[in-house]
Amino acid sequence: MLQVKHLYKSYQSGTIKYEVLKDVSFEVMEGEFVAVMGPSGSGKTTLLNCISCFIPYDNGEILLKGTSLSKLNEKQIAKVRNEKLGFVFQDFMLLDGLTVFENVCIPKIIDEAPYEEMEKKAENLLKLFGIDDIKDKYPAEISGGQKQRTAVARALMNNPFLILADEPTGNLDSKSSEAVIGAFVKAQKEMKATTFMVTHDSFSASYCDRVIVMKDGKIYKELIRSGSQRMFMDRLLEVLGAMNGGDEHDCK
Ligand SMILES: Nc1ncnc2c1ncn2[C@@H]1O[C@H](COP(=O)(O)OP(=O)(O)OP(=O)(O)O)[C@@H](O)[C@H]1O
Repeated sequence: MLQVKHLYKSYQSGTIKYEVLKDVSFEVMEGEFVAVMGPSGSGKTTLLNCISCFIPYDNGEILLKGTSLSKLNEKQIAKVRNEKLGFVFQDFMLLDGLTVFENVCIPKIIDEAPYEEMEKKAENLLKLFGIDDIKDKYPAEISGGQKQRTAVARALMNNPFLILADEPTGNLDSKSSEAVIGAFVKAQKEMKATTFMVTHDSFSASYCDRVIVMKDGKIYKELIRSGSQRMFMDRLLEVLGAMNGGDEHDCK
């Protein structure tokens, strides 16, 4: 589904060049739920922004279902962003003047889809995520967790190849986080959605199939879930703790 091959990205500040991604390679399979973790400044958001086509990269290749993103022109990139990618941001990015239902419909409105098709799809998603009872409310009238579940529904509206989530539980309490992660898990199980999520939250990451841990712009480790969610969370905490202490265990 997603292939990242030998990706390099640097930022220039005056005459100084900061290398932020250094030869990053990995794949995300269809239907997988994958998290990226790592210390602040390790390059997680930069990686996500490259995959999102928000920023260019220096070298390497990103392929979405076999299509190289660097070969697309601006019009094609806009089409990929609306039809092939779904986005979930830390601060929800809902439109305040639209209801929950209308926010969920945005990708199909852009697509100029027929109203009946849009309504049916939106109703199904709202039901799936347990927010159909608030569909006529405005963002200011609902909780953070409900806002984020609305954003997940919106991201799925066009059946994207891939959902890209940047700290989706970063602004939420633990109960709301659980509901939002539950929405991603439901999307995976019932819609075979593929999700790539940046997070600092080991609890959220412990629901993923795989966690890529980054350090200093490189992949430090990849952990595949085995055992219970609780056991996986303990393993993640152990790896992150060891990394911060500079003591590299093989925790695979
Ligand atoms: N537009 C930019 N210009 C210059 N440097 C940048 C820019 N964006 C990010 N950086 C730098 O690149 C490095 C990686 O940043 P990035 O945001 O990708 O890390 P991160 O792992 O997502 O961090 P965090 O967990 O704090 O969000 C940091 O040192 C950051 O200061």
